[in-house]
Amino acid sequence: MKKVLTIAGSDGSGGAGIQADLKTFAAHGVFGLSVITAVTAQNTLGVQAVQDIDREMVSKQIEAVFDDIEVDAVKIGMVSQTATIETIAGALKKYTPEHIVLDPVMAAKNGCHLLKKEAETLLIKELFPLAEIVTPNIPEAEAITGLGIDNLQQMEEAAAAIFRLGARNVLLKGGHLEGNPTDILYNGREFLYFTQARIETKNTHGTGCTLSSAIAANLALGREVEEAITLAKDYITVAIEHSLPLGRGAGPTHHFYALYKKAGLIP
Ligand SMILES: Nc1ncnc2c1ncn2[C@@H]1O[C@H](COP(=O)(O)OP(=O)(O)OP(=O)(O)O)[C@@H](O)[C@H]1O
Ligand SMILES: Cc1ncc(CO)c(N)n1
Repeated sequence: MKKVLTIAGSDGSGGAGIQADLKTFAAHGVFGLSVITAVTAQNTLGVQAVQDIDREMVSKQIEAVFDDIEVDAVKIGMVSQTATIETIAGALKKYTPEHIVLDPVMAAKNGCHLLKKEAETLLIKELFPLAEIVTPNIPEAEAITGLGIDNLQQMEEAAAAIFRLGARNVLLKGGHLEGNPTDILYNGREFLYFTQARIETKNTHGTGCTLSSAIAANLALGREVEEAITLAKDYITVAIEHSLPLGRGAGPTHHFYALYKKAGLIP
């Protein structure tokens, strides 16, 4: 069985972060491992509080996993602060996993910062060059490049600018623009478009976490970058289509719809 590690923050409401990542891994038939960088007090309405895990504990968690288990792919989500980024970068340079997917998480949907402002530059400098794919959303790409993004042309320009910062593949997610969401992959040679009909729902909590984890799972399973993204998009689309109206805000997506349906657990 393939093993995939998520290095990310905990979302106790189960829609994003570590919880979304582990569900995504389980749904892909890969074994999920986790290293927790921060604990958030969070629900469908937003993030109420964040407590970082200190760098020694992040370091020990990573060592405990890699010193004992062969990891096929790593997904990095919320990294919170400079000390955590330095620790993760050092460890990944030491253990050199074959696949690294970096979701450069900066803020939650209610605007709460999940990455300290002073840590943004370090995230780019230390982690982008280690990543096989980075998956920014529109606000993250704007923060990273300083460019305004309102259309597909500007998305292409931003993806190319992020590629020049050292990532080997940039998947710029278009969920935040109006119309049918288009994600653009830039690999240094060409721009590839992944477009889906927009699903009308407010329950999109954790879509970015889920997409990057699904890409990591598919890379671990031996798929090439483009195919891994195509399959991950199919997965997130079904998960959004069957998302759950939990809580009073943006509810979570459904990770196991296809599996439950097949098992007869859903009529
Ligand atoms: N309403 C929607 N219908 C279909 N696909 C969507 C919808 N919203 C987002 N997506 C897709 O989901 C994926 C995640 O995109 P999005 O831009 O929402 O990421 P994100 O902002 O990082 O998510 P989050 O911060 O909630 O984890 C992308 O592939 C995007 O195209
Ligand atoms: C822990 C965590 N990671 C990432 C996100 C971004 O969706 C979130 N809301 N919470």
